[in-house]
Amino acid sequence: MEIDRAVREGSDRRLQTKYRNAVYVIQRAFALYEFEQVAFSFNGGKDSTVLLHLLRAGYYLHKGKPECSNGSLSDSVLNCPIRTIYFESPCAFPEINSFTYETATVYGLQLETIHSDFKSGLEALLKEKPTKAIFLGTRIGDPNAVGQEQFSPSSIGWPPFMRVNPILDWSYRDVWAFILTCKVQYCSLYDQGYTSIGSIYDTVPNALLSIADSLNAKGTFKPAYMLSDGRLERAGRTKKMHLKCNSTSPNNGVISVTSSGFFTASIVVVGDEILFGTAEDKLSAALCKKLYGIGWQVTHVAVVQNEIDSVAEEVERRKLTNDLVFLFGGFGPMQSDVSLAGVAKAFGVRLAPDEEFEEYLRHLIGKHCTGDRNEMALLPEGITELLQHEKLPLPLIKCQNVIILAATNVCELETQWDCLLELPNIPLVQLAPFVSKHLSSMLSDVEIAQTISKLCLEFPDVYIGCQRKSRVQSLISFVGKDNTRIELAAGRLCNSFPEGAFSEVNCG
Ligand SMILES: Cc1cc2nc3c(=O)[nH]c(=O)nc-3n(C[C@H](O)[C@H](O)[C@H](O)COP(=O)(O)O)c2cc1C
Ligand SMILES: Nc1ncnc2c1ncn2[C@@H]1O[C@H](COP(=O)(O)OP(=O)(O)OP(=O)(O)O)[C@@H](O)[C@H]1O
Ligand SMILES: [Mg+2]
Repeated sequence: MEIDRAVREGSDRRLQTKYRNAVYVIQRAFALYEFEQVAFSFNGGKDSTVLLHLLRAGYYLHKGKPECSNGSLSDSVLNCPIRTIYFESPCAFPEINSFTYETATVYGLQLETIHSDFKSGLEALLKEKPTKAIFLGTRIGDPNAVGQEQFSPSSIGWPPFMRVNPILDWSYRDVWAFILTCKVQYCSLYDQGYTSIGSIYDTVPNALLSIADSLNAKGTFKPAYMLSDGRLERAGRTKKMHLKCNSTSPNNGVISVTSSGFFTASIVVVGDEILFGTAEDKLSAALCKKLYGIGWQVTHVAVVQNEIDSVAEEVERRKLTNDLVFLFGGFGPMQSDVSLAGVAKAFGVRLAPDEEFEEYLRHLIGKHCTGDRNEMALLPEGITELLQHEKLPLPLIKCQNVIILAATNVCELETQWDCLLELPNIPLVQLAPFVSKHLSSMLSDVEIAQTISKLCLEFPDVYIGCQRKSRVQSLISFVGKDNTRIELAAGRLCNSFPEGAFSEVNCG
């Protein structure tokens, strides 16, 4: 059987292990369920293409190896006549549609096309024909893979069947290693820079594969297998005209500039030492300045203990109310380094080994990296993206809208910040900058309090705050995005008191 032979005769030991495990899962499924009661969910995508050929190999191994009288393998064995469901949609790329139909014909799949959404389509299917298990090309890292195992019952609210995920633990690299080693056909879109395919409305070629050559016509892309960081496979699946952030952000995953023109961030610092008073938190102050500099508003800075629940509670709260959450500290090999576990808990996922990150670690710390058991390579499953930049020794970790900054001092923070600004897909958009005006006064806070309260009501778009610099000196700050409004508010304050009561100061 050509697939089995290509993998076994190849030199890729890692692929061989992945292949053996996937085929084992397939054979177990064929042993557990009647062949007529299992189905294959095929949509012409790369993952389901891999699964198709694994099913062919698994079926061949499951059935034994009968040969034709002339010694060659019979077609009925090389094909896997499995019931195959395809949810056809008018939003699908025509290339995906035609590849699905052609492939089904070439490999003798029993194709059943469904024209409704997944859930109602499956409900109708199960009513019509008993279906106990469905093979899917879901992989860890897919948004819907969170919490799934190789055999996972369908979710509550879905019709009852077993989801069988033979390639759940395959990485992007494994998928392409298999396709290239076995030299199987795949949908032509992958040669045009598409790395993960959704609908025509939400998928574009992956910008990371763009050939930025002045001689080249615009819009030329390298093939999908050239993408070096598989974590960015979904980078082409952004909503057009929007910056996609995450599925749990308050605005349903899409960051849009709010009416006041603000994006908000909060900062969570993990550090017992700061709470003991033996160390000082300089990083959050520096980050506040950076965010302010690009027009973002920091709504909260919290210092929490090195404790999973403390981190989880804070992150859970902040990720819902902010566009981005930055986390410092508690990241490393020590027992007290619980930040990633806290983030995982906040999102309700577990920590799982991340091959890509492990490779970076191995490169960085060499023989001190203990391989599979290296706990630093455990990252929140299904929600993690590695933010790789040539100036960084290790990629930064992003879990949906939470970015973990591994900086230990302000200098490292500066570098990481510059890298973040250069990376694609980080919604750190430069907004209209803040403008501010500061007035110093010898009037007491009691004397100015009432006027300032009135101004706050009159100028809700301007932040007006009073800081006591000493018993006899107050500093009144006006911060906002519209200089005219700031000048108006400051002028209104000055006019409410005798001339010379306020003088402008520069607060850098
Ligand atoms: C055969 C099949 C079974 C599915 N079963 C479930 C399920 O049990 N629970 C669930 O939440 N989603 C289920 N889904 C939906 C997928 O999780 C996911 O939303 C879908 O594959 C779209 O993925 P995409 O958003 O990456 O394109 C199923 C989809 C298919 C095709
Ligand atoms: N329209 C569909 N019809 C049938 N199965 C589908 C459909 N969409 C998704 N699936 C199933 O869900 C799996 C995961 O979908 P996903 O889009 O992540 O992978 P893919 O389409 O195979 O590859 P890619 O990530 O490159 O798009 C598919 O492999 C397939 O088993
Ligand atoms: Mg797809």
